[in-house]
Amino acid sequence: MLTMDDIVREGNPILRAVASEVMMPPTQEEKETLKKMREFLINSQDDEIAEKYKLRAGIGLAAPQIGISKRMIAVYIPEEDKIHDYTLFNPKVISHSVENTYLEGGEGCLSVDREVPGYVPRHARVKVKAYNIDGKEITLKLKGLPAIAIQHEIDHLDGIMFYDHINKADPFAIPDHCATN
Ligand SMILES: O=C(O)C[C@@H](Cc1ccccc1)[C@H](O)SCc1ccccc1
Ligand code: NI
Repeated sequence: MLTMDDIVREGNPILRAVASEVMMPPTQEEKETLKKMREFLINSQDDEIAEKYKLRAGIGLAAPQIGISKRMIAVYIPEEDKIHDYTLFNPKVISHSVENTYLEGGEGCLSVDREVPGYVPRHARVKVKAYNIDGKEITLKLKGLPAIAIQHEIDHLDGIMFYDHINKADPFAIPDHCATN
């Protein structure tokens, strides 16, 4: 199983590289890696396992974060009515809302061992094309936390960290095109 020892931390150049497309169909090894990334997220959200193995809770993970510069991500977000459970190859935002959003508490990252305060502007809604674990092309329409998470993970595939998006002059300035609550 993956633990925090497998998570690459900021400063490692792999987090600033553009990851390589995965040839379809994926190899058995690539499928296994994606399954391990999903398992890490599920484990990190289980209080007993997370405590036992000192895992930081995560709802998303990108392959560069475990030292693999390939375009592979996992997102696992349990909600009331459904679990957003995505293991994807070559994810790409193909369209998005004009409206933006952000998390009031800002964002964190398993690869960043420090707090970086400030609002991270994200598209409120995204349409994502990707390949599922069997290499089948799929399209996802996401909003809310799943939309934010998938944008955070796709950024990792392009060497972008969440704090790159924070307004340096005024970290808590409300981003443009955000709906008023
Ligand atoms: O480092 C990662 O990529 C995992 C991030 C993903 C993420 C960060 C901010 C917003 C959305 C996704 C974190 O592990 S997830 C930690 C977390 C848990 C619950 C809600 C928000 C963030
Ligand atoms: Ni991250």
